[in-house]
Amino acid sequence: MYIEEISIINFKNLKDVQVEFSPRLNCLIGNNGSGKTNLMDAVYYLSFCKSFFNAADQLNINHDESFFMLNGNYRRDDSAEIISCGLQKGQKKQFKRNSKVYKRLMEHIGLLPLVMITPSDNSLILGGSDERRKFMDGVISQYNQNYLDDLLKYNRALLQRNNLLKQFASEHYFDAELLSIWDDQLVEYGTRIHDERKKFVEKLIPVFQEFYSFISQENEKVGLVHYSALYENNFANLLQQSLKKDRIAQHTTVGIHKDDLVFNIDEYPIKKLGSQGQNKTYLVSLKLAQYEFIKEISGMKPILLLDDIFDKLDRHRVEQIVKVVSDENFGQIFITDTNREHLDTIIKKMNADYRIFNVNSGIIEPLP
Ligand SMILES: Nc1ncnc2c1ncn2[C@@H]1O[C@H](COP(=O)(O)OP(=O)(O)OP(=O)(O)O)[C@@H](O)[C@H]1O
Repeated sequence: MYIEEISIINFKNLKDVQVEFSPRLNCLIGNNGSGKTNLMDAVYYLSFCKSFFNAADQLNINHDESFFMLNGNYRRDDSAEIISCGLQKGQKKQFKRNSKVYKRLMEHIGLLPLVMITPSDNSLILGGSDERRKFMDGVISQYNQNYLDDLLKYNRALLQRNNLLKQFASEHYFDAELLSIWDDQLVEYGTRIHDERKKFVEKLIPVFQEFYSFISQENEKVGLVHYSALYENNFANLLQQSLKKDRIAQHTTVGIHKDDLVFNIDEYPIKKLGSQGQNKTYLVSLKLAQYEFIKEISGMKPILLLDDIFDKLDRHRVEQIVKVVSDENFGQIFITDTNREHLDTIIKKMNADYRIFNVNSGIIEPLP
């Protein structure tokens, strides 16, 4: 599966762009702030119906304009797919597959599998546990639509339960039966979500460790642990046990909304001790394991977006990563860099069909 061509109007600083891509390797070169990441984000948008960076959709519209449009021509299972998206200021976005508007955007997720590795993945290590839950949820919902549905329902029930706990406290009364309506829902959806996360992490760990050990040439050993109270007891019991605490706190203190992933390097938390290069190696290995996982489940080679991936890594680690992605296991790849030499080395090593594009102030031109 790959994107053959994209046209972009008014998406961030890309005002009028039309580019044909190589099915294998696409290199984007340009100075800082020229629009390389924005192009990748447009490709990301067409897979996920949202930007990797801007939670608020309107921020993706060029500052001087009132709408943006994206159109991507894809090859998938040997047939053509045309995916387009338009967003007008103050209105709901429209997402279309082969001219037919999606009723629910969720239906589109997973059609065009994609993995993006960017410097902002650092928040997975340095940020709060919500970042790591988002990582798990993002991957699982790419191949399991029921999961996303369960997650939405869980969050709705959680909000209702928390509102009720607040109401009980402010009005000085308590109704166990009323609360149990939300408990039952949390248990139903939460247990299913827990099982899916458990399966996902169990499969991810060995693949991730193999990538890390290959890229670092076995310099360090890494670990990854899924933390969830649901490993200790069933969810219904946990809610019962924490009821007193929840009433005092006026919110639900136990559940899959408290899950975390603990990242270790040589048995120490990477958050505290990892060097910048080790952190980067950890993140790249994690995302490559995600790639393998999605590839296996979807039966397609996802598009791989590598944004500024080689920064902070020594020459050996860069070489190892290039070796990994040159493999036939990988399909279409996009790489950004400010340095032409880096890209030339990669192109030489990969020995595959490629295109290079120069990006300058939002204008994208193929280079010979
Ligand atoms: N809504 C918007 N309207 C106009 N310009 C925008 C908008 N959002 C972002 N930009 C501009 O896009 C540019 C950033 O582009 P991008 O992140 O693609 O850079 P880059 O080429 O990847 O740079 P680097 O090498 O530093 O990573 C900035 O100049 C920013 O002002």
